[in-house]
Amino acid sequence: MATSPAERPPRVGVFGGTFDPLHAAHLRLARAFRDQLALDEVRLIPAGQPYHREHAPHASAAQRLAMLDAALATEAPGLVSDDREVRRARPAYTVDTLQELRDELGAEAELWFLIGGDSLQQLHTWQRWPQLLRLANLAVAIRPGFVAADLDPAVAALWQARQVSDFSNRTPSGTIRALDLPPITLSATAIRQQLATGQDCSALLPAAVLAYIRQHRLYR
Ligand SMILES: Nc1ncnc2c1ncn2[C@@H]1O[C@H](COP(=O)(O)OP(=O)(O)OP(=O)(O)O)[C@@H](O)[C@H]1O
Ligand SMILES: O=C(O)c1ccc[n+]([C@@H]2O[C@H](COP(=O)([O-])O)[C@@H](O)[C@H]2O)c1
Repeated sequence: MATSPAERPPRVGVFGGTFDPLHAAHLRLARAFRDQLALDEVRLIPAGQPYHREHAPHASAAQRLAMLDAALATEAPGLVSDDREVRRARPAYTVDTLQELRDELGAEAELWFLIGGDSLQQLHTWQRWPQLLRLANLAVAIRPGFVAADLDPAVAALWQARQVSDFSNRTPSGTIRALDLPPITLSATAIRQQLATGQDCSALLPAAVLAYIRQHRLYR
């Protein structure tokens, strides 16, 4: 765990994803998350069993974690992988992950969970979702196609009520903030399709991830 100045509680970001594979937009989001919220650390957490997806991931959980670790090996400080959901022999519920982190870090720690706008549109379907904002703050990366008016009414009410503009008054949980980042069109689905048809994805993937994909002959 990165150290925080002794006079204040730690500020920890959590970025969960299937990461099949981790791509350039994920890294850009993670860096913006770290920098805009002045976090001590961002933990990237691959979902071991992403129960919510229509299709199982193409790469195994171990391979997705290995690609993440390879990419982070050359990253700037503050981005680390966390394998707790890969080790968990049951579906990856974010509420369980945030509860574990809250127990480990203590009630005073500032905890942030980062999600894309497409995930926010589905938030009302997540396991015990109303607990999420009791455990953490939410940072949202607006994705092309995001329309706030299309949110589920209960999520829309939170989106309205919990966004705060003054961040000098930082809290352990309960607020929502949109990252200030132009929407990025990139998706892992598009990258898998391009890899399967032999297209050049070197601009879309960290070099270490592309090398791993080639070595292990993934997404063919
Ligand atoms: N280009 C993007 N802009 C904003 N958020 C994104 C972007 N790509 C991924 N995310 C967010 O990152 C998290 C993890 O994403 P995930 O690993 O599912 O990648 P993905 O590109 O959406 O993959 P797939 O196409 O396989 O669904 C999710 O909350 C998702 O909304
Ligand atoms: O907890 C849930 O019920 C839940 C439902 C859907 C998605 N999530 C989490 O949201 C994150 C992004 O999911 P995905 O499918 O876009 O990679 C990842 O950490 C998932 O575990 C969590």
